Amino acid sequence: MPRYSPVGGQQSNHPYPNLQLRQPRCLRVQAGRRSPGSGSASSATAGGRTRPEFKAPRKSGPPSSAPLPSQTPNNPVQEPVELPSLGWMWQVGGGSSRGDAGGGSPASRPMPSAVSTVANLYEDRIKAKKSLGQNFLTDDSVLQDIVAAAAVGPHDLVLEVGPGTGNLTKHLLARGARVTAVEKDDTLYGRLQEEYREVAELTLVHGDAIKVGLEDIIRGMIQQERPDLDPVSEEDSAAAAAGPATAPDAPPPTAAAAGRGRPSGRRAAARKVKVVANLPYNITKDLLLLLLPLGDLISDLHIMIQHEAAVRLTERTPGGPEWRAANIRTLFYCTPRYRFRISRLKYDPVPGVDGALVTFSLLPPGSRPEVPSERGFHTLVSKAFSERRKKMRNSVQPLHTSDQVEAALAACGLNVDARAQDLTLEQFVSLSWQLHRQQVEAGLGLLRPQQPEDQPEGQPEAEQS
Ligand SMILES: C[S@@+](CC[C@H](N)C(=O)[O-])C[C@H]1O[C@@H](n2cnc3c(N)ncnc32)[C@H](O)[C@@H]1O
Repeated sequence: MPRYSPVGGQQSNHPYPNLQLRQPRCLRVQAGRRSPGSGSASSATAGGRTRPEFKAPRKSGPPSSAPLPSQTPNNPVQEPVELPSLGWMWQVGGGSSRGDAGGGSPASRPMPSAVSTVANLYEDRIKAKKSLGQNFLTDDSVLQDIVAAAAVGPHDLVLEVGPGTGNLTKHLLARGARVTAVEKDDTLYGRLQEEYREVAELTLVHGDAIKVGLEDIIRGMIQQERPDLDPVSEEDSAAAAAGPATAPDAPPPTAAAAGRGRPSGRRAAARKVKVVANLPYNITKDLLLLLLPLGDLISDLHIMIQHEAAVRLTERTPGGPEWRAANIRTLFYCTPRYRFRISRLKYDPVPGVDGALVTFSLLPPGSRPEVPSERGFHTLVSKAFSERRKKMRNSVQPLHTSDQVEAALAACGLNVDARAQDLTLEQFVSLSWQLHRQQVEAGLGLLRPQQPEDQPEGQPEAEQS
């Protein structure tokens, strides 16, 4: 199979008019073989690198706030978009690129197209693995739209999960971001490591994103980047996560009180990471469970997920069959937004469903709704939705009795026959406080010293033990 190069008219209207295929220097890494330097399951490979050999992006395109060629559920027609000229030159193995932003030194090479990178993979007899959700994006204009929607800019810290071919990675780098990318696949990791070994702006991590310790990796990214700033202290983080101290039966605090204990705005803002990823669909749920609570470290997530799942997850109104525990959990931690639809034809191999880009703007811990216990709140919500057709007073048993739930719903001004799908996030929060209050009152009743009026009638005091 000839190597695919859009040069020569194989792909019209390509965003990189001067595009040439990078010279072949592909590794033939056998699946399962560890590539050099990847001794452990989570080895970062930044160490020992020379300084960057690639050029800063030339800022000649429209600002990142340029209108998106969005294709939303309500706007299925793709609008034409003016594509920015990246001017980023591929410099693997070349001479110094400093001060030569796209001028074309003999050693520099234009960015390879997404489609040629995927084609080269196949030419090297590397098959996409279904088990790892390997459906590679092959359209550079879509990749550009993604990094524009994520508003990635120079010096941003970006975590990418599943770089695979590196096609999204190179667009992130082209915007001047510092990227840490976690790849599970041995073969693709090996190729990336080889191809980007002189790009200091990219740190590759080999491992399973769910198990590799993403929170520590993100903390490391922030600390490495801003050694001039004090690290967020454990106390700051704990205070922010816990929110203001309240008595167990106290009512939810006011917004002003809820703000106490947050890390200072400047420090928090200066230290956050963006997550941008074309995720394998089978890890979306676990990854969101891991990352959504990290609003003290992450500003926003921009991830590609199945179109149908994206529509469900960005729903804001209760009442329908699509309203689930995941909606309450998502809204608890962030503001989700459906950005645009991505045709399945933009991926290779072509999956059975379209994709969509969703942005999750994370709330810092101090801005989340105040609840008696975060874990208890999510347990209540999961239980309530576990049997959707049941009324809440039945579905949350044995956490709470039906009498308790009825009383709590009534105290919140809600229908005592309500089902989980009828409640908003705010109503779940109120309900959790009412149930908590009941438990505290019941607990106080148990601990109260026995009073004479508690004694059964006609029983002599001496028989009490
Ligand atoms: C849908 S492909 C995306 C590839 C590339 N970023 C793109 O946009 O074309 C998903 C990538 O995630 C990798 N992957 C799958 N499961 C993973 C996991 N648990 N942790 C890290 N990477 C994983 C796959 O090997 C693959 O490279």
